[in-house]
Amino acid sequence: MPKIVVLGAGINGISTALAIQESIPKCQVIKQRMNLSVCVSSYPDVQFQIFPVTVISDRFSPNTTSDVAAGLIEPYLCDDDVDRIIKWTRTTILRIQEYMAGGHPGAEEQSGYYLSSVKSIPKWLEVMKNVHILSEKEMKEVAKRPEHKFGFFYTTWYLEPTAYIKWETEQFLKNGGQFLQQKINKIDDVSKMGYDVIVNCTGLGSREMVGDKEVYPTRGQVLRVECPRVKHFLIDDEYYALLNENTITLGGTQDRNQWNTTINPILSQKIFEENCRNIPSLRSARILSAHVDLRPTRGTVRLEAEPNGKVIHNYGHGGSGITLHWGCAMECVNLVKKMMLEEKKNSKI
Ligand SMILES: Cc1cc2nc3c(=O)[nH]c(=O)nc-3n(C[C@H](O)[C@H](O)[C@H](O)COP(=O)(O)OP(=O)(O)OC[C@H]3O[C@@H](n4cnc5c(N)ncnc54)[C@H](O)[C@@H]3O)c2cc1C
Ligand SMILES: NC(=O)C[C@@H](N)C(=O)O
Repeated sequence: MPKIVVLGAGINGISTALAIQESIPKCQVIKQRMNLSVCVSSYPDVQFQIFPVTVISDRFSPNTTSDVAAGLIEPYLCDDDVDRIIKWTRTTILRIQEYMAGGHPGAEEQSGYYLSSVKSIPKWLEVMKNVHILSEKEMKEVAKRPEHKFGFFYTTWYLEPTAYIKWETEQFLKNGGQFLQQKINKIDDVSKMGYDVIVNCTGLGSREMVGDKEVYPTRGQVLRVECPRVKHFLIDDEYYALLNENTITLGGTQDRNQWNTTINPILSQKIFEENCRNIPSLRSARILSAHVDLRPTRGTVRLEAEPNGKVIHNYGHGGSGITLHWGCAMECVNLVKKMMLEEKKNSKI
């Protein structure tokens, strides 16, 4: 039975670990016991076996970058190939709809406005619902600033990371998954622990752990506020007010190569004021908390298996880790299956 380990317990680590458990055949090729060379799932008396997956991480939810995320399903600060992004986003949306169908907390559709100074229709809009490009007359009604020249209305989703990761963690443990709290200094240290497949989902941590200087931080500061009157999200070129289950996340900072995670109170005030300018009803909001974290930004998401090795990478999702998570997790599963097949072929030689 191959031993699989996933490094990292943010949304990408937990989702990838669960996807491996759920997607690799829930049985084992048991040649030595039943002298068979096919999966024995059709033999009712055989005990189903789920691959033992371990997650190693130094921090767990609610103390990961994923937990700070607003949970908006929309590509952002991710310069990857747009068709790959759309493919992953579509898979994530199907997963969210399944999760919502189960009545689980922290996920729902949300509708609102994207107002911009430039006339451009992002390709990812094709995965959204109820898309309506605003007419000049409609723009005049919704614009709150002279730079709001162009915009559209659409429906997307929110997926609150902390609630979702909690649910995923419960499934993972039910499947026999294990957790280990440990900081990994170098990924080679894990190779010596006897794992057959290592999946790296350490986000910004890969900069040191793998030595990948292409992944860098983009600092983001947000406020969580309570304002039940606000029923639509509003995103413009700089600021955003995004709906969550019972709160609204106000944001919009993106400072590249900034490592400082201390909350800047002046910036919090500016985020609040600028969002009140976009949505005046926010004036009555109750400010609950402020948060800062570092988006693991990279030219492209690194989602690949190291050649002739046992390491698979899944990190560098920028401002889109929630949006892309299940699409990337399922692509990782295919890489794990391929690696295990190659391993089996080699072991026969
Ligand atoms: C303010 C803000 C708002 C955001 N809003 C959204 C949004 O609305 N929608 C969206 O899609 N995305 C959003 N994002 C981006 C999203 O949060 C990230 O893309 C996502 O969290 C990345 O997930 P991850 O699991 O790859 O990394 P992380 O959540 O950073 O998890 C990495 C894990 O690896 C572990 N780790 C790291 N290094 C080591 C090591 N050496 N040894 C052991 N463990 C290690 C960490 O402890 C952690 O558990 C936002 C980000 C910020 C900062
Ligand atoms: N507008 C957004 O999508 C914001 C969010 N993805 C962030 O990284 O801040």
